[in-house]
Amino acid sequence: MTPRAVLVGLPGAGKSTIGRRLAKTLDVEMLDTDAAIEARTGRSIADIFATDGEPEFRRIEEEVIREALAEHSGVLSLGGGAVTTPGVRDALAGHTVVFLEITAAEGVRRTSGSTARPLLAGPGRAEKFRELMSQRVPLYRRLATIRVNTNRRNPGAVVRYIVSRLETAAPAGETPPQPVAPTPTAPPTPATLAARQTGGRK
Ligand SMILES: Nc1ncnc2c1ncn2[C@@H]1O[C@H](COP(=O)(O)OP(=O)(O)OP(=O)(O)O)[C@@H](O)[C@H]1O
Ligand SMILES: O=C(O)C1=C[C@@H](O)[C@@H](O)[C@H](O)C1
Ligand SMILES: [Mg+2]
Repeated sequence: MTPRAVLVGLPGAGKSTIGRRLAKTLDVEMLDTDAAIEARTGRSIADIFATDGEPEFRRIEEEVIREALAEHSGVLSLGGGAVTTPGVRDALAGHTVVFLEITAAEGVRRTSGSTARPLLAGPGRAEKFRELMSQRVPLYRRLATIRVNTNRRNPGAVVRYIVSRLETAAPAGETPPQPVAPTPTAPPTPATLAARQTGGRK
């Protein structure tokens, strides 16, 4: 079993919102690994960060993601920083990974109402967001098989775009069809000319 789509992106990009709506449209289950971590540990993410530290959070997160990639067949939405763990990046190979793109300004705006994001807590949120962006955007881009700009699309439009791309994209694990390049018409070499004249006999 493999997820139909794995959503990645910065905090506020819409992984939870789009994940729920995409799952509903595709009529499949949605699994948010942040919620799965809280359910498994019986603790909030903020508490795990504060008490045990980020490395321990990333360890649990990788475990939960590896299991979900093997067992979940619906839509999977990952925590914003999951891709910083090399083991998570390895585990994502061959999956349909959707990168929800967002600008810093819109990301800061969308995350302003919540205090539940430890890495954006406290003053200087815009600066912290830009820092996360510069570290992570190259990783999201490298992993993505589908990219969607969510800045000027409402959630419904984001979901419609992803569904249309899922219909045309190659199944996870297969190389997408490459555009057919015109066959180059190189001038014949002396050897081919000779072969033509002799009908291929030497
Ligand atoms: N395409 C969109 N257009 C406008 N607002 C959006 C869009 N997608 C999500 N939002 C809003 O942005 C906020 C953050 O969205 P959401 O919680 O889904 O992000 P997230 O990627 O799951 O964040 P986190 O990484 O912190 O879990 C919510 O208030 C949501 O309604
Ligand atoms: O951006 C991050 O590193 C995080 C994002 C959230 O989804 C949670 O996974 C956690 O707060 C860490
Ligand atoms: Mg979320």
